[in-house]
Amino acid sequence: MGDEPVNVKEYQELAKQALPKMYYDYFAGGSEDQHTLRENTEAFQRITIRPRILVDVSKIDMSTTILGYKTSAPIMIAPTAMHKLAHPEGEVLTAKAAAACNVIMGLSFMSTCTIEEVASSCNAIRFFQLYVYKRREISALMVKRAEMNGFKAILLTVDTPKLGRREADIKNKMIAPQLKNFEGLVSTEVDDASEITICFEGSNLEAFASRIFDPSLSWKDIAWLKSITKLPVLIKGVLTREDAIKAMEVGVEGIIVSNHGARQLDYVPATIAVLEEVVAAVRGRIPVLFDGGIRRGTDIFKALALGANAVMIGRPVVYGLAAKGGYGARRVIEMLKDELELTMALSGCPTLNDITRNHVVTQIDNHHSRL
Ligand SMILES: Cc1cc2nc3c(=O)[nH]c(=O)nc-3n(C[C@H](O)[C@H](O)[C@H](O)COP(=O)(O)O)c2cc1C
Ligand SMILES: CC(C)CC(=O)C(=O)O
Repeated sequence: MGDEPVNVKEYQELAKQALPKMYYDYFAGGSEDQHTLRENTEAFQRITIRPRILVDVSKIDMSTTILGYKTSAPIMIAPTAMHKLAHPEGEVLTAKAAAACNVIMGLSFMSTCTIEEVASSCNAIRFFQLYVYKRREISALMVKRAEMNGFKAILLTVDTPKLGRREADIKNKMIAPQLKNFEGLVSTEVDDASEITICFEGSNLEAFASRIFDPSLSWKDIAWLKSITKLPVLIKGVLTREDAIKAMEVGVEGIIVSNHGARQLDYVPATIAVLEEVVAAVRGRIPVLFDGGIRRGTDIFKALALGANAVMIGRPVVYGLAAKGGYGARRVIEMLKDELELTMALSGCPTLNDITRNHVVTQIDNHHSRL
C-alpha cells in the first residue's frame, strides 16, 4: 500500500505514467501559452484562510442540494470528454464513482460511452453537457435522449464556438475516436484526406470542431434550447458580471463560472479571480457553480467562501480513472471530500452555511487594507 496516492497531485503523476503521451497531454493541457492554466491553480495559492477557533466541530455536515438534488458534498464531476482514452470502460466507471460518493456527475456531450450506457450503469444523479452543432437536430436529439434517460439538467457550454489552440495536441497529431452517441449521424473522425490537408496545422479535434460546432450560437438560441426541453438549463463558461446578468435575463436556471479548464481563450483570468464579480451580479437569484483549478479541499473551501454554491472537478477525476480505474476516480472524490471536511473543522465551520466571505483573504482584500 506504500504507493497509494495521498493527494490529487500524486494521482496526476500516476496518470502521466499510465497514459500514452498523446492522451496525457490532451487531458492535462491548456491553450497557447498556458498562462491561464497556471493561473487557475496558482490564484488559489494567493488566497489565504482566516480560521475561527473554539467552535464545536465534532460534527461536520457537508451535505447540500444542487438544483434540489441531494449531494453528500458541494462537489460535482465536471463534464470532460472521452473517458475511454483514460480507461477502457470510460464514463460508466466515472458514473459509478459518482454514485459511490453520492455526488452528481456531469456527462460530456463528447463522451465515449453512450448516454444510455451511462444511464443504465448505476443510479448516479446526472446532468448532461451540451454542445450545439451546426446541424441543430443532432444536438436536439441528444437533449431528448438525455431527458428520456433521466438526466436532470442541461449544462450548455458557451465558451467553445471554436476549439482553443492546444499546441500539444497539434504537435501530437491528436486523434479522436468515433463517438458512439453520434454513430450514423456525424463522423467524429477526420474522414478524408482533403480535410487533413486543409487542417494540416491543427489537431484532429480542431478539424472536427471547426467542421461541426456552430459558431453562430448566440443569446437568442437559449429560447430555442428552452423550447425543446423541460430540463433546467445552466450556462457553462460565464466569466463576467455582464454575461451573468444577461444569463438571468434570458431565464437560465444556473450559471457555471468556468474557463473550460484553461483550454479555450488563454489570458482570461483564473476562474477563482472572477467568481466574486459574478456572485455579486447574481445576488443569490440563481445558483452559481464554479470550476477550474481545484486540486485541494482548501480550494473548494475558498470557492464556497467567495460565494459558489458548489464546485465541479475536471482533470483530477480523469487522473484517478487513468491511474486506478473506477477505484481511482472514487478515491479522488473521497480525498477532496475528506480534505474539505478537515478544512471546515480547522476553520471553525461545522456546516456549509458557516463558511463566509470573512473566512478568506484575497489579493484584492490585501490591496484595500493597504490603502
Ligand atoms: C480533458 C478535458 C476535456 C473536457 N471536455 C469538456 C467537454 O466535453 N465539455 C465541456 O463543457 N467542458 C469540457 N472540459 C472542461 C471541464 O468541464 C471543466 O470546465 C474543467 O476541466 C475544469 O477545470 P479543472 O480540470 O482544472 O478541474 C474538459 C476539460 C478537460 C480537462
Ligand atoms: C472534444 C472536445 C471538443 C472536448 C472539449 O471540450 C475539450 O477537450 O476541452
